[in-house]
Amino acid sequence: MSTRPVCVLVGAPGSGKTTVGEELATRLGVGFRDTDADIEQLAGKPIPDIFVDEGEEHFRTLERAAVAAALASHAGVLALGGGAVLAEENRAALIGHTVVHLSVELPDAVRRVGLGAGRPLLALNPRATLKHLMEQRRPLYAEVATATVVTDGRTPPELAAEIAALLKP
Ligand SMILES: Nc1ncnc2c1ncn2[C@@H]1O[C@H](COP(=O)(O)OP(=O)(O)O)[C@@H](O)[C@H]1O
Ligand SMILES: O=C(O)C1=C[C@@H](OP(=O)(O)O)[C@@H](O)[C@H](O)C1
Ligand SMILES: [Mg+2]
Repeated sequence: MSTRPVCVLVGAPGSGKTTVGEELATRLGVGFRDTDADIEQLAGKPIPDIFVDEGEEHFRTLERAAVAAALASHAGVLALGGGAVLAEENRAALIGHTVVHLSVELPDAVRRVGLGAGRPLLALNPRATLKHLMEQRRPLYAEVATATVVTDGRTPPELAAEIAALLKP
């Protein structure tokens, strides 16, 4: 029997995939998984260290493998990294899944990620980099999403409740 996540969360860094995902999983009484945590466990080091030691391309290779493995084996809530949608392979793998795009505009995203700690792509200039990433990725999040939830000005518990209602058959 095949297993699939009840919900996959995509969105920009700071959209709340990890935070809202944990909240949603608790609310639904299911497990939570985050491909970033899977990658760190497999690599045996934090994401910033992977970027420094092996580079972004290597991180993306690990990410493609982590996304495929989690989609095939995790039955709960799954959060992806913000850049997972860049790979055509990942976008194709998401077809047929329940994919919720947590949308966020620049002011809230910037406030939430602060100086970008733990997010190597944002290490230099968080606001300008986020602006660019969000413009580049907006169509990709829209392409894979089966639903979009606006997160600006809303709390993680409110968002988890809204997504739980969306998931009801
Ligand atoms: N809806 C929200 N309102 C306010 N702060 C939030 C919200 N969602 C997440 N945060 C905070 O923003 C930061 C980034 O959240 P995180 O879940 O790591 O985002 P992502 O996984 O999408 O990058 C965390 O400090 C988190 O507590
Ligand atoms: O946007 C990106 O390319 C990335 C986002 C991060 O995840 P979050 O979106 O959970 O911050 C993490 O996967 C890595 O730092 C790269
Ligand atoms: Mg995250």
